[in-house]
Amino acid sequence: MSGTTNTSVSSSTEKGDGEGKTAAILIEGLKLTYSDGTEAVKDVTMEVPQGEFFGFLGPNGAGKTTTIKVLVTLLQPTGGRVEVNGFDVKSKAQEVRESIGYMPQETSVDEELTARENIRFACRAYGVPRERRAERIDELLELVDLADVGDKKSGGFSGGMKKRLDAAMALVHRPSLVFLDEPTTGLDPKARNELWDYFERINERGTTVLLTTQYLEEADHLCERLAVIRDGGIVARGSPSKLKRRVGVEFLDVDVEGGRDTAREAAEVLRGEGIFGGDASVEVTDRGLSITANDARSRGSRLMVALDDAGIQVTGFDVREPTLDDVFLAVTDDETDVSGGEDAGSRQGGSE
Ligand SMILES: Nc1ncnc2c1ncn2[C@@H]1O[C@H](COP(=O)(O)OP(=O)(O)OP(=O)(O)O)[C@@H](O)[C@H]1O
Repeated sequence: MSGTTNTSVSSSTEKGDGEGKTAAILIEGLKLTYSDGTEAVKDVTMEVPQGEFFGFLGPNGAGKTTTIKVLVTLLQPTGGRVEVNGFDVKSKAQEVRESIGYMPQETSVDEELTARENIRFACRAYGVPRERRAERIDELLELVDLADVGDKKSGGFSGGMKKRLDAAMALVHRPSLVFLDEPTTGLDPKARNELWDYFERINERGTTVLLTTQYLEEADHLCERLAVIRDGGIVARGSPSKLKRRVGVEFLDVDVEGGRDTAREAAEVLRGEGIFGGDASVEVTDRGLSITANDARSRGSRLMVALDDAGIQVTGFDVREPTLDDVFLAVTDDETDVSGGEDAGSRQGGSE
């Protein structure tokens, strides 16, 4: 099947969501093999509770968009079970579509139309009753800060404004769950921040959000929990802080007076004193040392004393905890496995 965006939904979803305990997304052993034999999704199992802001991360080609296309019923799974808002994606595709919003990677804004007309068009496509449309359009224009330019042609909008309009169009029928597929790619930091505010607002209103992104800072900022996909399978999952802890190391940069020669001497001192364990890596840089160790922070004062005793002057000292970039590098690097333990491959629980 092609990647056409299917927004042709026939009736409105004016759901009072949140009732009941149905998971927003339930995926068990999902497989998706394209007709040319590409196994884009080999085995994905995950659950997203209602109301959560959930991040779905992975390198290019990992299977994120394919998984989303199954969830929004643009592709039929070739194996496994998938339910969205309690509806099976195969047998209840129409019900699934009526209960979700989808903001695809490519824009669906019609540049010949004004912002208001674009949203009105989406209202028609999603079957929002005629008498509710005017109010809904005003409310959405306000929400995405486009009220001032509502009657201007969208062809003249910036990339960020178009994305905000796209997001508004995905929400006209007040879906309880929205899929945002790399919504901020290519935007400048200011436009990205504005969209973040907007996504946070819709999540605060009770909407479940599934976001794919290549910006780990974005996932760290917005998402309560994450799943990382690689080669069609989930390789790590948990809250951003839990995943960062799982990388298990801290990074310590020490600047010394005297450049590389002194830095080499400093590395010898640390080795001689046995300050860091065998798993630590101590690299000499132009400015000093770059140390990766489980307990870099707690060894900091011993390090300072040892270098001072050796007559080496420390001019800078910085401890950095792992970022999601470190997590991402670790889980997408074949050599490293941070996915171990109960969280890898199993369905997510509700905590952390
Ligand atoms: N229509 C298709 N037919 C055959 N193979 C496809 C098709 N669409 C995607 N693929 C392949 O399926 C795999 C997963 O692609 P997918 O687009 O789901 O990854 P992704 O994680 O979303 O990547 P990106 O971040 O680049 O969008 C890739 O190997 C891709 O080349």
